[in-house]
Formats: sequence, C-alpha cells, structure tokens
Amino acid sequence: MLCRAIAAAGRQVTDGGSRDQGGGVAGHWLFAALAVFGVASNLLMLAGPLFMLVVYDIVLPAGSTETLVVLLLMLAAAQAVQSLVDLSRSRMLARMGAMLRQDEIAPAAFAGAAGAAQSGATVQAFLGSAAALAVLDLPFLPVMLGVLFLFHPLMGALAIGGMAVLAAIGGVERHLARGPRRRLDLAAASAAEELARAGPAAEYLAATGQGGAAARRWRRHDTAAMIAHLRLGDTTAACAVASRGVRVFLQSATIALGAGLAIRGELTGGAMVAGSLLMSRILGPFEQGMTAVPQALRVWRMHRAARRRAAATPPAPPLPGPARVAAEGLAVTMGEGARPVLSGIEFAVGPGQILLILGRSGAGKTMLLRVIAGLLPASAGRVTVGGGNSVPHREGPSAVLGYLPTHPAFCAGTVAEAIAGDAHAPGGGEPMRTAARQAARAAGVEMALLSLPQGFETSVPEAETRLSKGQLHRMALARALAGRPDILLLDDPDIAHDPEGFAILAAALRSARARGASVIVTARQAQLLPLADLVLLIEGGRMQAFGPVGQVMAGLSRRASAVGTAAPASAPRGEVA
Ligand SMILES: Nc1ncnc2c1ncn2[C@@H]1O[C@H](COP(=O)(O)OP(=O)(O)OP(=O)(O)O)[C@@H](O)[C@H]1O
Repeated sequence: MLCRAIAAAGRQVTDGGSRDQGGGVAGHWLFAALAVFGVASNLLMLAGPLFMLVVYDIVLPAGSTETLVVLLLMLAAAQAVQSLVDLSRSRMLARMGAMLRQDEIAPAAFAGAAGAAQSGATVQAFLGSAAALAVLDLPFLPVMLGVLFLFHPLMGALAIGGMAVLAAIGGVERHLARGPRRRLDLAAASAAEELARAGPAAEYLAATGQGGAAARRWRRHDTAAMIAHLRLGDTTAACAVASRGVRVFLQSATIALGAGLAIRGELTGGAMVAGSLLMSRILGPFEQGMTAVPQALRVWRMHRAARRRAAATPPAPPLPGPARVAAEGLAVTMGEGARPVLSGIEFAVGPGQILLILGRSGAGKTMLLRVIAGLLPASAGRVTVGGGNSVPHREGPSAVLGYLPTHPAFCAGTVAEAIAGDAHAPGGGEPMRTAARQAARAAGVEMALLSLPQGFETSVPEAETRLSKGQLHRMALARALAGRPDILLLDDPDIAHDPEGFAILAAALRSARARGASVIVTARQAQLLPLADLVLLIEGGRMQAFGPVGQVMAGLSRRASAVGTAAPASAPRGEVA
C-alpha cells in the first residue's frame, strides 16, 4: 500500500499533476496509507511500556534470562518497524505537501504566481516537518491516556493534570509573545521595504547624498526588529524551559505516585515503571501538538485562500466576435465609500476605428484603459471587448489585445521573446523572431535593437542597461503591435512627443486601423487628434463628450464661443485645458 501510495504521488508530482485521474487516486492512497500507518506507529509506541511491564512483573520474579533476551529482540524488532513506519509517514506527508503545492501553483496565472508559490512552499514545508506528524498523532493520545487509566485512575488523573499545566504554559506563551511578534513583523517589514526601495533609488540616493537618511531609517527599523526578536526569544525560551521542567518532574512524580500505590498494594512495580514511560510518551507529543495545531490551522487557512484565489480567476473565454470595444454607464471606485474615479463613461469603438481619450493629468485616462484591459474591475456598468455583450464588465482574452502601459516593464528572456514571445506562444522560434523584427520596425526601434551585442537575442536585463528610456518605450510599443492584435490599447505613448516619433506612431496607428483593429489611445495633448476617428473627453473622471472628432470639436467650439473664449482642445497641439 505504501509503495503504491508513494509511487502514485511521485508520478503525479513528476508528471505535473493531473488531478482528475492519477492525482485523485494518489491522494486517496496517501490518505488511506497515512491512516493505517498512523495506527501502526502509535500501537508500536506501546511496545516500550509493555516491555517494562513484562520485565518487572514476570521476567524478574521468574529469573528467566532466555525470556529477557527474547523480549529484548522483540522490542528491537518493534522499534525498527516503528522507525520504518514513521519514515514512511514522513515521506508520504512530504509527497502530499508537494501535491498540494502543485495544486496551488498550477492554476495560478503567471502574474499571481508569486503569492501561489509562497503559499505552496509554506504548505509543503509544514507537511514535511515534524509538526505535521505531531498533529496526526494527537487523536491517538486518548488511547495512551486510556492505558494509563487502566494501570491506575490516579496515574491517568496525574497525566490530565500535567496536560492542563502544559496547556496553561502554552496559553501564557501565546499571550506574552503576541506583542513582540507583532512588533517584530512590523519592524522587519519596514526594514525590508527600506532595503527594497534603496535598490531602485540608488542613483538618486548617491546623487543627493540622502543615503545617510535612508540608512538611518533602515537601522532604526532593523534595531526595533532585533529588540522585538530578543523579547520574543526570551519569552519562548522561558516557556519552553518551564514546559520541559514540568514534563521531567511529572515523569518522576509518576514514579513516586506508582511507588506509593505499589507500597499500598494497588499497583505492580512493572506498572509503576511502564506508567512513567507512558507519561513521557503522552506529555511530549501533547506539548508538540499544542504548537503544531495553530500552525496547521494557519497553513490550512492559507491553502484554502490560495485555492479560492485560483478558482476566482477562470481562464478568459474566446473572443466572441469582431474587434470592438464598448462601455455603458461605466464607473470605477477605488475602495469602500470612496468617490468614483470614473463615472458615466459611455463609448463604442468599432473595427478600423481610432479612439483618442483626451484629458488632463489625473482625469482618469489610465484607469479607463486598465478597466478595458481587464486589470481593474468596474464597480458599475460594463465594458465589452469583442462582439459579445452577455458578460458584465469585460470579456475577451488578452492574447488578442496589444497593450502599452504607462510604465512598461518586461519579463526576463531575450529581446525577441519580450516583444513577440506572447503573440507567438507556444510556437516561438523563427516566426517569433520575424514577428519581433517586424514589430520593432513598425515602432522605429529595429536598428537600436540590432545594434545590441546579440541583437534580438540579447537578454532583456542587458538591453535595459544599454537602451535609452525612449528606445525602451518604443520596444514596449513594438510588443503592443506584435502579432497584429485586434484591439490595441496605448496609454500615453510618449513616442508621440517628438516629430520623428509622432510620424512612426501615426504610421503604426494607421496600419492598425487599415487592418481592422480597434485602437484606443490616451493623451494629455491634442496633437494626435488629426489621426483619430473618435474622441472621448474626460474631466475629473467624468465624461465630457464623446463622438466623431469633427462633431466633438465643433460642439466645443460652439460652447467656447458662447462664453467668449477659445475652444480648449481644439488647438491641434495644445494641452487639454
Ligand atoms: N489606487 C488608487 N486608489 C485611489 N485613487 C487612485 C488610484 N490610482 C489612481 N487614482 C486616482 O484616479 C485618478 C485618475 O488617475 P489616472 O491614473 O487614470 O489619471 P490619468 O488621467 O491617466 O493621469 P496622467 O495623464 O497624469 O497619467 C487620479 O485622481 C488618481 O489620483
């Protein structure tokens, strides 16, 4: 049974885990084997006390050396079997941990993989530890306790009293450690954040000489963490010493109690010694179990939360129709009771149309693009991406979507993979490299990328140190264009800010429109207006106007001349007023 369980679990782990077939079978075998082996291990635990009982009460009075040798051999065999059984239980639990870890990580989207990997690693580490075995052994404690009661009720009562004292010490420890543990977590997190920020800010810190202030702040947090760590250590050490003292004393107290009962003829000498051994086999696992159970509950809650997160992110459905993006009564609120950062947004962009979203800094342009890209949920209304409209908020896979975020960043890999790896996954290879070259050409960055040490095969981290900010931005535009996406979302493409870049962007937008893509671009300035078919004006998160460019501009001009001022966004290259 053990071999089948471990082999099935091992197969599942190495195969990448098909939970429906091999995974489920392996899980059932493991549970069954764990239960059987748990019973066996705990029954074998009684071999030692039984040996004492027989030696003191039968072998010594009979004076039989042969019986003593046979009993000793039987005890050695029992303990060898118990060691094997416990080793097998540890191995089964470790494999169960690996299966659960795989369960958590497999469904996680790559973007959320860090959280899943962390919780998966915690689950695996717990199940591979002695604490997990201690939890599994807890249900067998009443059996041991029952045997002690059989020896004599007073011995059982002493064990229960000892367990109550150990539980009280555990409770005091939890109470005293709560404060230092909270302070330690806070200070350690602040120190880690200070260090994490020092990396990206290294140039600023060096140039302005503020490394001293940052270092002082980090040292303050680190010192607070160190002090809290010391206090926590003092508390746990004191409680551990007290627990150990109680356990050792109780073992001697059992002997004393047994001796007293033996003097009164209520207990045999063998039961006295066996009872003392049994007492240590009860109190040790009980003490371990007290710290292991809260740990197990924390790990279980973490695992359940990870499974819920995985279930809450189903794969995107296929694009149901032609490229089209529309919003109806869309609103976005960040946090409970907060003012909406977007409200009353309504628009529709068809295939082969370019929509320009214009607004001042902080108007809500990025928020709107993020909702369309499926990165932010709408709190009211809906956005449909593609031809369908049955799913509220958003539908459509991101694979057909080209996206240029405000602060583009790239995953590790080569430049070619960074640009076209997703558009051509899982194929990769030559088609991917060709697509990367074409997209880079369209974004005006091909020559810069070819001049890198290994051209398009240069690693992204190296390219990032060798390319200018503008070139990296163009590389991000190339990534958005790669694979000729049906829907193209460009957030404030700063390539538009110089004449050469403007011409490149204009050509890329016209080409996307010509092949029937729906294009949405955000900007603070109006110089992209001549390229657009539609314009959406936002102010303070609210839609001011939407429609064909000529119509919206004419409306603005009429409104402006009615109040005797110039039209705000009508100046082709002026900032939106
Ligand atoms: N996480 C957040 N929580 C609460 N409010 C936010 C959050 N992120 C952004 N905002 C607010 O939402 C509003 C719109 O922000 P958004 O980034 O969409 O502006 P924008 O029009 O793109 O500006 P810019 O042109 O400067 O990039 C801003 O007032 C901003 O302060």
